[in-house]
Amino acid sequence: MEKLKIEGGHKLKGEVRISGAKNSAVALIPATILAESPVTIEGLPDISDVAILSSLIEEIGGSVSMDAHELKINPEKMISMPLPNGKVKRLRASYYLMGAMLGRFKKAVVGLPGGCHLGPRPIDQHIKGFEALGAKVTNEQGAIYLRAEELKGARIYLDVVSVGATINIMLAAVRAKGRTVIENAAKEPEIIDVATLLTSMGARIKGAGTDVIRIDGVDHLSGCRHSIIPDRIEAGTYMIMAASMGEEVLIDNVIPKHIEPLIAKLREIGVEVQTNDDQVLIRGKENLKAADIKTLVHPGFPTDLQQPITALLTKAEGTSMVTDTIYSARFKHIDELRRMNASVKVEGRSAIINGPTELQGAKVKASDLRAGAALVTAGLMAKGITEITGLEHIDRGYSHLVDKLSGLGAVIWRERMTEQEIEQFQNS
Ligand SMILES: CC(=O)N[C@H]1[C@@H](OP(=O)(O)OP(=O)(O)OC[C@H]2O[C@@H](n3ccc(=O)[nH]c3=O)[C@H](O)[C@@H]2O)O[C@H](CO)[C@@H](O)[C@@H]1O
Ligand SMILES: C=C(OP(=O)(O)O)C(=O)O
Repeated sequence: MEKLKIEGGHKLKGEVRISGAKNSAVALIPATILAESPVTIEGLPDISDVAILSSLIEEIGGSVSMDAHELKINPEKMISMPLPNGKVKRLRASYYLMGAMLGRFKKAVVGLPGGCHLGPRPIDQHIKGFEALGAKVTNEQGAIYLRAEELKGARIYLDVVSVGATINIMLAAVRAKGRTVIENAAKEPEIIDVATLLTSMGARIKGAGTDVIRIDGVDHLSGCRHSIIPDRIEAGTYMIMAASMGEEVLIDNVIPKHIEPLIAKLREIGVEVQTNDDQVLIRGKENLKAADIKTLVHPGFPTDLQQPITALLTKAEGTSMVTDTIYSARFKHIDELRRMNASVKVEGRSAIINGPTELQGAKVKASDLRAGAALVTAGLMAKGITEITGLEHIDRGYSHLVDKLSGLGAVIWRERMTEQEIEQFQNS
């Protein structure tokens, strides 16, 4: 096991290239199950979620080869192998195996997913969608069993705007008979990316990226080549880090339209942000102003950037309030920020931050992926050394974090944990 160490106070300068989007990658890989010939996906991020999903694809009989950042999956010999336990529990997006296997084989057994613990994360809307398409769905000892004689298109209204449910229903519906209409669908760019791949495979989908998606089922889907979109959350994280310690940082391979709410908020707090077609330039400023932020469904401010921006706001003058309307308990980073001398408290679904405070390096633990990003941001700003454990969370979503930050001038490195540290970590 390793820990991350950061010597704070070093200015960031230079250029960083953003990887392919985690939340697309984790849906694109299961989507290949639906094709009956090889699919190549370009630009996948080098993260553990991609590695785990690729090995799950192998477990069900797919062949996977990775060449540079190109993943080639041959789905011809796949079978609907039950996956009730094991690796499916290590990430959230294993739930996409349900929709994809149901679409292709009309049956699937998949354990309830893992992923970040951010409060309750039910999958009732996914199940409602599968049932509307004609599947019988049961939960047996923590695994979801799905079976259908045949899938039939249906009109499905999502009670909650859900990224996962929208994509999962799309995966099953592309192979249903007739038309499916998903109403109150989520509108994230990753949904458009998955629809683009499915369309290249031969699916008929209209309206992805709006709140009504129409899908006309087809009998066969076939292989294709697809290039993934850049990760707007990774880009946003580097923008926040650059705002916290940057002189001039150019973030390359970004779609600025995908991160407009962050750009607006950074400008509001006093950061200079310039954009062109696929780059964002951030010029950090010493005197930042407090701001209120509310996370909302897309195109509102993304919940996945709530934790990193909370760390940045410790540097802003005045009182900021960050409210998460998507998750009820996405505040595990706050106690750790307090260890680093931040003046933050949680009231209900809001974090109230009083700044500016000078952060101090400390030993802290990443409880989830974006809590990790928040602690790295804080570590870059803090006086002295910050030591972060819980790297398995950070590795789920940040490709080559140490190399990318070192390239910008940060002093950051990974170190092996001692036996005693591992024991303390496991008991904490
Ligand atoms: C792999 C992936 O893409 N993860 C992203 C995805 O997660 P995920 O797809 O799991 O998140 P959802 O959009 O489904 O969840 C949004 C909200 O709806 C609730 N809900 C969801 C489904 C359901 O059946 N019932 C229900 O009540 C959830 O508890 C949550 O409060 O979108 C989240 C919200 O932008 C992001 O934080 C995650 O990074
Ligand atoms: C919550 C996240 O991921 P997941 O849904 O995969 O747990 C995230 O990417 O911030």
